[in-house]
Amino acid sequence: MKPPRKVAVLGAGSWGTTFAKVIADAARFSSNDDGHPARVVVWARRPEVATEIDERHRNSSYLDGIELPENVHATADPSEALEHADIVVLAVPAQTLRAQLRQVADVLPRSAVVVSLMKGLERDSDARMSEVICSELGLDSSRVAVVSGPNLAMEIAREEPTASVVACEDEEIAAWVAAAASAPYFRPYTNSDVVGVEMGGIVKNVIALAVGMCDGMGMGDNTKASVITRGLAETTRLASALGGRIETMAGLAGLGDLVATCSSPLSRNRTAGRLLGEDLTPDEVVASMTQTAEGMKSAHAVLHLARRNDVEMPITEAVVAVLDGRLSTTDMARALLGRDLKSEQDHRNESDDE
Ligand SMILES: NC(=O)c1ccc[n+]([C@@H]2O[C@H](COP(=O)([O-])OP(=O)(O)OC[C@H]3O[C@@H](n4cnc5c(N)ncnc54)[C@H](O)[C@@H]3O)[C@@H](O)[C@H]2O)c1
Ligand SMILES: O=P(O)(O)OC[C@H](O)CO
Repeated sequence: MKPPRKVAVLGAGSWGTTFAKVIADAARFSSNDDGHPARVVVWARRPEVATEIDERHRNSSYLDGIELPENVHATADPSEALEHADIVVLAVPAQTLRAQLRQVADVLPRSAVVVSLMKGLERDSDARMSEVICSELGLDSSRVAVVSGPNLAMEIAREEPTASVVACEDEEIAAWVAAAASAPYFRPYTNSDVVGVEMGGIVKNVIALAVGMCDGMGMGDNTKASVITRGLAETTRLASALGGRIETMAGLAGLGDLVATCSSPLSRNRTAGRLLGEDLTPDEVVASMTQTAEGMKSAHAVLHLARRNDVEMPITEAVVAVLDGRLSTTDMARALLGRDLKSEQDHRNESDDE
């Protein structure tokens, strides 16, 4: 497949803008049919953000100090961004995606491949973002790809070497999107396990909230490594119950993203958890953050999905209890450590014992 001629990115936050930079940098090394690098057009909700990106090649609200390539353009008009796009990248907060798609469905080119950058689960439906995209746009799942991995936007915007995963049921499409996003500092691997890749990115945000709480309460590395490792175990249980592959959880979109998010002060989810651990209420935490911490919104849906599938997720359960005000962060350790003992080799739920 030839490189894309035009890529539209809907969402000019930190990851949407950074991914636009990745695609634009990648395009400078591969020309399309016309012999020109792909045109990358970002749709920004706020006109002043679109103007700043388009005219000054900056997005100072989200990526302070980063210069964007000349072939990144921006508009506040979604039709202009989407017109003739071969690839449409979606990078808006997960809970707003469905409404956003309803507004643009008529102008989104039917032949485009749609790529989700989002790491959230829709509340009420428990739907993954790729499922929301397929149902709202009436697309076959083979036309939808997901990008996920240890991808803190600011590090990538600073061109620090990073790997990622492009997942799509159609392996040719995954390879095409990966080639379009392959920049000197960004190396995407392909994977056909969309469920596993997507679930890894969703649940790590909830586990990062828990690790952040440990930080906020002044706990050390033993505690955090214990939460990360058992967090991976419960992520793996849920992903495999939904049809994801266990090996995916040992890869970039599983372990890789979990480690990056739980250890980085750049992570919004870990930061939100830290503030909860410092005794702020969930409302105070949300009010103090200007960017999206998806775990705060998705945790309930993750737990709901786990219960519907008979999967035990004790860390997620404790995080949801803290978010609901039913459990204090100081009581969280007692609640988790007081559970019945079990074998680490037992990958079933505790209640499965016959
Ligand atoms: N930032 C990262 O490092 C990173 C990395 C990987 C994945 N992600 C995921 O990408 C998604 C987007 O994250 P982000 O970091 O770019 O978020 P962000 O908070 O930086 O930006 C969100 C963007 O969406 C826009 N927006 C907000 N509400 C909206 C609405 N109601 N309708 C339409 N647009 C709206 C905002 O104006 C902003 O442009 C999230 O699911 C996140 O988990 C983020
Ligand atoms: O800042 P966070 O917590 O949303 O994490 C960003 C990315 O998902 C890390 O891969």
